[in-house]
Amino acid sequence: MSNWDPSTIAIDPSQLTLLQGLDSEEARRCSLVVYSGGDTGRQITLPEGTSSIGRSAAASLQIDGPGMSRLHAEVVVDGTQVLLRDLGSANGSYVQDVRLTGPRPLRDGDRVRLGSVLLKFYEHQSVDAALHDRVYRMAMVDAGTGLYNRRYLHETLRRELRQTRQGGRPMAVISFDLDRFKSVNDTHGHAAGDLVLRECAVVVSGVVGAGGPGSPTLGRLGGEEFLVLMPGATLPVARALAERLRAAVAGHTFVLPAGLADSRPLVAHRQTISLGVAEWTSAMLDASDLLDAADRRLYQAKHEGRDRVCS
Ligand SMILES: Nc1nc2c(ncn2[C@@H]2O[C@H](COP(=O)(O)OP(=O)(O)OP(=O)(O)O)[C@@H](O)[C@H]2O)c(=O)[nH]1
Repeated sequence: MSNWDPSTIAIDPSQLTLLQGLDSEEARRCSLVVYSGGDTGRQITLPEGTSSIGRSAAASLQIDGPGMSRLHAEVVVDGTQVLLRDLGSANGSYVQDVRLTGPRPLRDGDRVRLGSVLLKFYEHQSVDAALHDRVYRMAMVDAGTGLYNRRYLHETLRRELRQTRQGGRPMAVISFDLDRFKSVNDTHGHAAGDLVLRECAVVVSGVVGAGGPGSPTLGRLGGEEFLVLMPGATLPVARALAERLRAAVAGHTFVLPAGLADSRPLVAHRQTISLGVAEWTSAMLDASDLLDAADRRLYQAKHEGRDRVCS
């Protein structure tokens, strides 16, 4: 036990993709930072060319909030020149409190209002924008694993479900939980349990992928419970990913301190997970119905012997 120091094996959360990117090509582009609502601090990078902004899934930059039209405004980035134009929105687009009647060039620090959604425009390489983004990400990240936290998962699920309802597109979730995790803590100690959680997060992240628009979102709900949100996915697609997650964790070898009664300092540990998969149906009323459906399948997987996917 004395040879084992979890801090030397611990995975730095910044190795996961969430906290990376401050020095990336992406961070050097100009951006709009959200200043109001649940998304405060979210940084929206503006790509070169023309992008529409609105709450519709058809908008290239999707921003939701009070008074935002489905296709609200358009931003054109041409080298260092950035123009904003209203697209006939119901509640108007404003720069520095002046309502737009035609295209308007944006300058570093400009206050933009689309309906009631406040944003701030930042030019390339703005340290302020990078700081906002870092604070936003830290508020949305679970410190124990480096994955998205419960709050981020719930906000993203609510936003994605609105798109699912409007666009008739499918949406699935995978809920999973480590099997017999209490005995890991009891046998090897709480620090070893924490290590298993972190390492599981890395294994599962490797299967889910780096993320990006339209790709699955992985996060930790709390304790040893995790969730994958899969906008656009049907039940068979989600079931296939769940099976890959199950196999990846079951095939991974964890190295842990042995129990007190064991003379060996380190032992190999195998961990399994149980997974429940559910797809949004028109009979469901809200996000909690979808989560409850996935949880029911997860409990079924536990009941049927663990280390399995139920859907
Ligand atoms: N080390 C560690 N343990 C945690 C953490 N969060 C929750 N746990 C432990 O996870 C265990 C969950 O135990 P149970 O809900 O009884 O389930 P289980 O032992 O995993 O068994 P099944 O879910 O039925 O397979 C509890 O002992 C919690 O203390 C954490 O962040 N770190």
